[in-house]
Amino acid sequence: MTVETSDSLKKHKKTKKEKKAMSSENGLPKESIGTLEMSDLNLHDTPKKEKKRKRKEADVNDTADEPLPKKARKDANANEASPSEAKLSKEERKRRKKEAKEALEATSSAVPERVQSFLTKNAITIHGDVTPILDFSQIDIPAALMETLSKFKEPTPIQACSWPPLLAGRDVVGIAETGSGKTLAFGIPALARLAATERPPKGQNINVLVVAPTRELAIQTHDTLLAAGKPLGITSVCLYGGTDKEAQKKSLKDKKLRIVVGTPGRLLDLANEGACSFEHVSFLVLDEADRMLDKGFENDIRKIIGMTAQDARQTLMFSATWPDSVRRLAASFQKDPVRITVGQDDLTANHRVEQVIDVFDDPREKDSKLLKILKQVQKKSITPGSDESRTLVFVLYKNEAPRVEQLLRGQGYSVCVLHGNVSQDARLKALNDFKTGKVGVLIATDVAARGLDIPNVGTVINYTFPLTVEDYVHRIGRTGRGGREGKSVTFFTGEKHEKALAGELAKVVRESGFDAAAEGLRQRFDMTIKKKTHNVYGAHFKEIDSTVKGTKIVFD
Ligand SMILES: Nc1ncnc2c1ncn2[C@@H]1O[C@H](COP(=O)(O)OP(=O)(O)OP(=O)(O)O)[C@@H](O)[C@H]1O
Repeated sequence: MTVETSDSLKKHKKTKKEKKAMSSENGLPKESIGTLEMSDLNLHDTPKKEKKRKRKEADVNDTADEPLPKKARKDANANEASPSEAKLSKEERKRRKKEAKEALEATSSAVPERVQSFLTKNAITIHGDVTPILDFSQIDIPAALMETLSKFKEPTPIQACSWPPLLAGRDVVGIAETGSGKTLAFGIPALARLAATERPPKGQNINVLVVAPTRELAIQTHDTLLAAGKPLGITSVCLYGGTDKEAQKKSLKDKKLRIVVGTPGRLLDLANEGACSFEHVSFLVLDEADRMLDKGFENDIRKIIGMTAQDARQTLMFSATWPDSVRRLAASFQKDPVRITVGQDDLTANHRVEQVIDVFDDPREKDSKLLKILKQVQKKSITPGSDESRTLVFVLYKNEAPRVEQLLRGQGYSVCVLHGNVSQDARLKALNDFKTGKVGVLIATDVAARGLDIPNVGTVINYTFPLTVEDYVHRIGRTGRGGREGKSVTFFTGEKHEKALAGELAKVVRESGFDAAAEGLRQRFDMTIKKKTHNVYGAHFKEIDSTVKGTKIVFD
């Protein structure tokens, strides 16, 4: 089935009732058929500019892993796929073609009307030849993997649509809201493919590589894959910075190792030291792909991709946000990818997360407002191991965190902090204490904005607005996960970078159905949306019609 654009989806956008119905089943309202536009390839930064920008990024938004030593970076350029892979790839291509045919035949047994209504209900757009599966029984995976899925009722929309093409060997771009099960969307096919191919008896054989932007996300994804792969005898290793390399090098010697999950800096570092080789990687995942392809990581990602099997590689990109600026670059790493969008191609937030925007005339009032909100939503201490609600407070600057921490501790809250100035051990302890309910409040920079799946986060508070609206979408996506609901409160002062983001934020808030929350922004700020500047084509501007009101979704 090829679904390019669907008028029925457009019609579906309008009604409140329908939006509500969709939101109750992990679906996303509204459609948008994105087009591949000339994007910002970020290829023209001078080395000086690049250095300056990286320094700034490290100071402000510490999501990046540690930079590579100069020599290691130089060496990374030298990697090419070995000639033997070209020979292998022919057979591989043949096998994949056959599998694709079989997968299509298998899925075509689904009732077409049911499939069509599933696509419409969940506002799914697919560019490519895909028939989604509607039930776990429709995919052919080992019983041990079925066991992993047994705790869930049905596949989420992104899983339903991405499993058939991935199992058939296709490249995929998968865009779906935060907390919608993207990890297993790529994890299940990765493990199924490994289970179907025997590991050669000798040498290191890393066949699956997942690259993530932060250490904590890499660890989380590794834990998920390790648990699901264990009954199949498949091992995963996690490589990330800030910790001892020797232990990681040792773990790379495990005979059952077939999966590596890691952050770019440490992956390159260890590959350049010869501790691991990615030449057999034929299943490459860029998780949080837009972040991985933006200026901060682009060069490292190019080098990593250059080290993997070139012809025989399946390349996957998953995220909740997919800005124009990375689309062209992403396409350059993939072969005829299937693009699956659940919901809108435009920037969109999880509709089950309520959005409240507090606009401040005087930023000094933020502290008292934070305490007022916490009083309403957060108990000062919670019972470890319980499912009592927790609160995640995001700051932008690393040096803001200790101040906010002091403020909250002074009021008797059990608090922990997670940011780039904290040692890796302390970062992991903080996250673990928050996850297990030992503490009820986590104060974090954007290092915790993407991907982390923390149970029982009831409220996200943005104490300082992030540098991009994409980061805002990811931050508030730490609540309302796996079909649950959540709440976010965002402080907005209009200071520094914030003013220029007011229009884009108002648009996201409106399109999520919380338009009234954007009123304060509309009253005080210019609603012009400045598109990201293209190196060749300059900036594009788009006015939003502030007279068009959105509809508020009320959840049962
Ligand atoms: N089929 C399913 N049904 C219900 N819940 C699921 C299903 N698959 C995964 N989940 C659960 O949904 C939660 C969110 O999944 P996951 O962390 O993969 O989200 P994500 O889409 O990657 O989010 P983000 O964009 O924030 O990275 C997890 O707790 C996961 O166990």
